[in-house]
Amino acid sequence: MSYVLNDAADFADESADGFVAAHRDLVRRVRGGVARAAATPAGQVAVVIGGGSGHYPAFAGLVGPGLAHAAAMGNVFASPSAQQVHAVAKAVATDAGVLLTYGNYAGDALNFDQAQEQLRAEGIHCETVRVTDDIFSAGSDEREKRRGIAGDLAVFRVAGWAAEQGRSLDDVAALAARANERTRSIGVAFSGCTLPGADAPLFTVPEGQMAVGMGIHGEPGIETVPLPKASELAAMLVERLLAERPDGAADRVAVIVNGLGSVKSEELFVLYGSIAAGLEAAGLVIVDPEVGEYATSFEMAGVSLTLLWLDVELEKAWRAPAYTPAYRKGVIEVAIADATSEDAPSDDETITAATTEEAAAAGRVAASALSAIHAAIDSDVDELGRLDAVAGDGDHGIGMQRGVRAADAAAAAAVRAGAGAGTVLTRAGDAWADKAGGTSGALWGRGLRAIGERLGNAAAPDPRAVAEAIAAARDAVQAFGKAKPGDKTLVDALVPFAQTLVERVDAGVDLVTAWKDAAAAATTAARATADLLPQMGRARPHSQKSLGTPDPGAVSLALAVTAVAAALAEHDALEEKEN
Ligand SMILES: Nc1ncnc2c1ncn2[C@@H]1O[C@H](COP(=O)(O)OP(=O)(O)OP(=O)(O)O)[C@@H](O)[C@H]1O
Repeated sequence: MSYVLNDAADFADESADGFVAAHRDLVRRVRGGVARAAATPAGQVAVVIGGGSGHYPAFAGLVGPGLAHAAAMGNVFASPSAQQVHAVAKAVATDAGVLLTYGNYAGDALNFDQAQEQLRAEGIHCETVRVTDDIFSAGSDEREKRRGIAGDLAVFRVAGWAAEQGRSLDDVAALAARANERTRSIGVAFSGCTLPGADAPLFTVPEGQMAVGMGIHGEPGIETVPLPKASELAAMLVERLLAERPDGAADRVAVIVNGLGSVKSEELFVLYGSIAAGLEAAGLVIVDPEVGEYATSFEMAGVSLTLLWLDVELEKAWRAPAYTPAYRKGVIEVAIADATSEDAPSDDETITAATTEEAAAAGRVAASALSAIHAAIDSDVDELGRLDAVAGDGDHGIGMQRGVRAADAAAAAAVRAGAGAGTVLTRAGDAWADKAGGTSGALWGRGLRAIGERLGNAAAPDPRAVAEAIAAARDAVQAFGKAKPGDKTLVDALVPFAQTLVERVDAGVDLVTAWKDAAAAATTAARATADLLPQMGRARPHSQKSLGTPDPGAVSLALAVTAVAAALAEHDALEEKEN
């Protein structure tokens, strides 16, 4: 658990700020993450890494010469938002382009892909290499589905080196992909971890047991066995990895023994001694081994072993010097940056006020709906986290809270500028996606933006326009996330919500009643997701575990629309009183 904490929702940001304050000579804060203090040299590909917070030194600690140019930093265990990735990439991009490279998780893929699309649309060359080193997260016939763990370091090192050689974007991407092809990891866990501010661990491992293949967010492994001796553990790790030796691999390997958070360096060295003996007995030559913490999971007790099967070029990259806050090797010349070089660009465009009082009043109603959602999420944030912890990564409450807080603030600012509903909602959607990150953050951002774009700012929308805007949000969310009803996602609540709203409005019912009925349908549907098996997102591999528990995203959506029903009713009652 975390002993040093202010507000859990601010933990990731405060930690990033402190990190930058401690390493001002090497890194600067940019919107969405951190970048090298020095600008990317002209003509050099920028390597942008990233992922959720809670895995230090992944990812910010790996920014610097010989490694990444910048890291997009999401909230605790949540991917950065597309806006974050985009902003971070823009801060370091040159004409040579940007390589996005990160561990393969659903939320990260969704958000990094969206950022890539946007960067390309702006004329910035951009390629992606997802790290898929965790051999227990999917079979060898589905390697593209595997997750990324400590093998991140191997791939990032190779990408960073290739970029600094002045290679083209295609070459940097090809070499990073080759490194990923030849990187394999296996992890074991002895205990779980507790997210900052949570009152219970996100996951646990029974006392005296070891979970083989457990992921860094508690994703279940392949088996739980009694805790072995270090030498037996080393033998098991070596044996499993050697069984996946890539075709045509030579005998030289880079080795990473990674501690997950609370395994001491001395323990890691005990393990490494046996691992090295095992690898050498198998005829391998170990090149520049790394023993320490490279991808952690708060106080999780666990270790992983990574092998990067080297060829001549990969070995050059692996042995090259590097100098980052958390990873230093060889000798490298680093220009000490000006301690004041901050770079936090503001993207505040001017808000245009609505043209009529009626339209501005609709903007205020939209903002009050967001305030109502904010209050509802605030009061259920722990419960949403608990639901998500059953089969996901426990961050759904925090993620929703960060998103809705930002959305509420953006909506209030738009209202102060006299904006109509369209502007209020698109601004709120962008702020939500930006601050929440994660899968649901991106989806809520898309959904709110779709509503805002559909409603526009022209006049007070009638019930039919509202129902059509909600249907547009449903379509946008489904088009983006690709989930269908029955996949156990928020779509299971959104679809009946939109459908009931359209039907009730078509039947001539007033908006407040129609919305209330639609919210009731969403609530029933969200509860019914308890009987479903998840098909999308982080919860997918936990299918069976989540039976009996409703989908957190569906529950939060139902909560949100129910809160809006109450706000609309209150607004109507007030208006009647005034008239
Ligand atoms: N493809 C999808 N389409 C629609 N909803 C989805 C999809 N994937 C996940 N979700 C919803 O997102 C919810 C989880 O949101 P959350 O923000 O906690 O993301 P996550 O899966 O933990 O990923 P990450 O932590 O990387 O962002 C799920 O309960 C589900 O309702």
